[in-house]
Amino acid sequence: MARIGLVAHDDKKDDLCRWAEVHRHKLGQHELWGTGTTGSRVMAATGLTVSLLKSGPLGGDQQLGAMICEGRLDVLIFFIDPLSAQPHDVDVKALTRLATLYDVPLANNKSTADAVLAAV
Ligand SMILES: O=C(CO)COP(=O)(O)O
Repeated sequence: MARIGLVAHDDKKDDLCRWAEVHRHKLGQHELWGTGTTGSRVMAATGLTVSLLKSGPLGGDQQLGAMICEGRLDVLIFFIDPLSAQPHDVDVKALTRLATLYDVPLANNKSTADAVLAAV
């Protein structure tokens, strides 16, 4: 069982929910963590249980980063919106930096998330 983080920026939340619905069965075999709004949306869309952290802009991205550096997260699915500025861009960069640093598989879009989930 892998510990999987689920995060999406606002314009990508629908995409992540659709992706989670498609992969509902497989995701249900793992331990799911999510930033506040994303995790709530995924639970409502799929019926899966997602442990909720703070909302991203309120520290949820940093909580996921802490989980990564403490060895408590195995996979990060993070659907980033490349067309919108984020007020908490420093937190987004910190999270993706830690996933890179600690060699945690990081999927920023659906194709990569498909490949990563197939591998866990
Ligand atoms: O802002 C986010 C990622 O940077 C996601 O946070 P929410 O899921 O709370 O919207």
